[in-house]
Amino acid sequence: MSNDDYRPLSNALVDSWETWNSFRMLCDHHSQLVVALDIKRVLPPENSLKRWFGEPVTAAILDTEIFLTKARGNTLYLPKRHQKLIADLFHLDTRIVISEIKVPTSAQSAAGSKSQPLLAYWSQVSNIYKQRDPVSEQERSEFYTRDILQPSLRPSRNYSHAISYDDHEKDLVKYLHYEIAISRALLERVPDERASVIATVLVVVGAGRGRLVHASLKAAERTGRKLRVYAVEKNPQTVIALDELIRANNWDNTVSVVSSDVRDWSAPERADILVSDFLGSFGDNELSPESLDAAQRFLEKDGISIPSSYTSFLQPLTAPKLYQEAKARKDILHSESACLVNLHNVARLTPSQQVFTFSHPKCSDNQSNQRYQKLEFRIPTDTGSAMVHGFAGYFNATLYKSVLFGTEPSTMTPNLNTWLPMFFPLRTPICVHRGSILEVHFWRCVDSRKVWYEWCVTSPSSSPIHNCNGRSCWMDL
Ligand SMILES: C[S@@+](CC[C@H](N)C(=O)[O-])C[C@H]1O[C@@H](n2cnc3c(N)ncnc32)[C@H](O)[C@@H]1O
Repeated sequence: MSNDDYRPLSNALVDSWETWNSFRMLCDHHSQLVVALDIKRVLPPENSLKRWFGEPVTAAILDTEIFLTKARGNTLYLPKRHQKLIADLFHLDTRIVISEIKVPTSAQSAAGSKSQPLLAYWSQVSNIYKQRDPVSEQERSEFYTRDILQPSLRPSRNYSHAISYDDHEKDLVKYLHYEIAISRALLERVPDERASVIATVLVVVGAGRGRLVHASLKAAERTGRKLRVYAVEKNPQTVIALDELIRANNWDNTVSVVSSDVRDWSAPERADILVSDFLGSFGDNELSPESLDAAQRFLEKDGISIPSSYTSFLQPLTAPKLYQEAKARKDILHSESACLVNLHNVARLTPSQQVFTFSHPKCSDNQSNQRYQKLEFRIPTDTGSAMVHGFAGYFNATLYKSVLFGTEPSTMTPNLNTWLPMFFPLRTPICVHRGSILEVHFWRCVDSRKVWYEWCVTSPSSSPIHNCNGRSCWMDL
């Protein structure tokens, strides 16, 4: 059967996901409701099948009739799509049940055992299990955080704990990208013949415990350029660790530690390069635009900001587990607070789309950091109907020219571990039908004290505006 032949809404075939969805709705999304999938020989199209990856599928039943026998040798095998489906289900920790409805005699002889007629089937399934990619150390460590809503960082508050730094500093990929970006900027700024004469003034804004200072010094060494570094950090406890690092490595001649909020600092000279990491999981959600606006006061007219731009992305999700988690709190705060989530048991319904872009340095001081964006996500026709429980948020950043990194799924940087995706929930899930448009509005709002997002859906049905006036989640300025 081709994808075009598949008509989940026709009388000929019932869309089993819709049956499950009606049942789940009647049970008010009860958290103890789980699914066992009965896998048939004919599978629905890819997008239709993908919806199950957002559901609590605890078991999949494989009828022995799904297995095919090779013409020669009576060897059993599973069709390619079934193999992939089972591998994906293993990823969700789904149990596979082999159902012995009718074991053909040929298969029994292939297995070579009449007493254990399911052995040959079992060995096919266990081969798929063994062929999975090995679980990385990172994945192992993240196992217990899967699909758990974690409050997103409020930059002015959370960076007082050493643990926030410990986690971030393990990300070697992030610091390597910064080192490469700084190297390229230094090479373009200072020609070889002037390398021994010119010292580039580099300010690390929000230096933390010094990993970006270290990356900058490594870039200077790599390119043979001279540097004068100011490491500006507002958290007094962190400044102690930063100071110790500088002294322990005898970097005092090159690096000056500045214990100050960048907004209050009077720089003794103009900077050629600003290096910062105020990026959040949604790009601008840790106040990178506001912090870098403040730093631009002391940047040379032709100065460089690393990162030079960043863009946020949104993607509609089926995520009943996250919805149940927020709903269980029984308050509006949890049902409209953007959180960080290690997304696992979710279905990504369409490709993601760009939301807001910020570039630095800004061309004009008057450019506002408020934003509004309307997005239209088309649900693929071969998906069938689906439930939207909220939106995943990602970002991509340009550090310098071609040096990029990010978390947007189609272009994500492998092993970039600092950032989990964001999740923007919907207070009430919205049902979308195949081929329909999901129209979403997103605002970045700013007042004198805080920055916050508001969001709503206006098609196929309207939701209330979430997080009005930043009543549930915001970032303090
Ligand atoms: C995400 S951490 C990055 C730390 C470090 N740059 C790194 O990448 O390892 C952001 C740091 O910026 C500091 N910070 C935030 N806002 C600041 C501001 N307005 N002025 C100075 N430091 C700031 C925080 O205290 C925190 O140490």
